[in-house]
Amino acid sequence: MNHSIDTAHGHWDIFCTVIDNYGDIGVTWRLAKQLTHDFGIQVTLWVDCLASFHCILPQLDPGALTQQHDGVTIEHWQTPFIQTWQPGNVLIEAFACELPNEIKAQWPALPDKPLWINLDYLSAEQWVDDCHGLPSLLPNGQVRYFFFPGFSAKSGGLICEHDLFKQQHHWLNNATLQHEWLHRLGFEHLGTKVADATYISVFSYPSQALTALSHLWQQGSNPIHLLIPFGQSLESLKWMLADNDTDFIIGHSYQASMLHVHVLPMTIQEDFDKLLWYCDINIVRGEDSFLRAQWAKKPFIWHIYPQQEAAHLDKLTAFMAHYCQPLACETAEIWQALCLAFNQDDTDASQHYWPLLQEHIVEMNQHAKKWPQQALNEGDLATRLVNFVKKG
Ligand SMILES: Cc1cn([C@H]2C[C@H](O)[C@@H](COP(=O)(O)OP(=O)(O)O[C@H]3O[C@@H](C)[C@H](O)[C@@H](O)[C@H]3O)O2)c(=O)[nH]c1=O
Repeated sequence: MNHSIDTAHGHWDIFCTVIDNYGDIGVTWRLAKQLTHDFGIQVTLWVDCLASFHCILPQLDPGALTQQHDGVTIEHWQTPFIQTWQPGNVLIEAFACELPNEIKAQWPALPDKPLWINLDYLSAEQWVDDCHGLPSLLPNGQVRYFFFPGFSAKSGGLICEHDLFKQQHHWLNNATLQHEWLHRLGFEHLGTKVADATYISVFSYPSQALTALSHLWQQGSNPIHLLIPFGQSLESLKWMLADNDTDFIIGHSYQASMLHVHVLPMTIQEDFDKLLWYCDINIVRGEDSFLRAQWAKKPFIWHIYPQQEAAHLDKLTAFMAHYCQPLACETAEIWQALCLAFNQDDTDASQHYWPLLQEHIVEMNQHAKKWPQQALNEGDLATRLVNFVKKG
């Protein structure tokens, strides 16, 4: 169902600069698609780096100035700004990116100014509740609002498409769709899962903890299959390569005793979701894959994006405390200790807590199944954003 709002006077613009990796464009692209699909809004996504975008949207033309995908207009944002910008209802600057000077110069004279929103990073920390929705008055009298994604009723909520769980249920119960997905990845033979094996997706930053865990898995009594989109995680598994191999190759599988590594291509976001749905446990990172792992309803480890002065550990601790509320104390302690060990590259603790977590995996699974409903209780981010605009 489309939750239409009045778009008669224009459209929404989202501006995104890519700091690194895929999270900045990943979040804004996902939001742009949802505003278009679930709310019927015309969205233009301005992005400064089409090369990163191309990795998660292979059909994107990295050389095109303007193009359309999934109903969203995508503009290659260049400096100096060479396109013509038509003011719409709403302008979102993602993650405090600086708007083009040319737009800032036009702004004071605009008769109908768009609602100017800064979409910030996701955090479960308490302070988000006090800052979400606040206006900030700029020296020239312009007003900008801060929109903070978060897990509480007072925050901006979490991005989640309205039909996601319906689609997930449909896919998990449809062998043909699963086969087609594996075919697209070039791994049809994974269609029949090995009994007693554990399937783990890995999309982390380079990590000594991952290296330590891989040694543990190699020596285990049951097979472990790692499904790894080509990228940084593989740097931590180089010990598996034969002397004459210089790098992992997409489409190839590697084995060391009980450990199997399958190197996947990067895919569109919709197919990345399926990887998380398919696996038993997911190791994810950043912001967007972290959230998608929660929507996959499976146990996961979060390799959080490292920040200066270890600020990311406060963010990690705040989320873990929130996520663990319904869990038994012992289960919660083990999961938190494992996540912390992974993020601190504590190799001994990672090897210690992994097997302990497996003893509590049934409870972790039960919790993971219920979690999305609890986390989305007060509405998803796009719904809260649209309501915020309606009130504004
Ligand atoms: C592996 C894979 C990922 N993706 C998508 C899923 C996500 O939208 C995106 C990855 O984004 P993330 O999980 O957020 O991790 P990330 O590490 O890529 O991104 C970031 O993290 C942020 C916190 C930082 O601010 C950013 O600067 C950036 O580093 O890539 C695909 O679409 N296909 C794939 O095959």
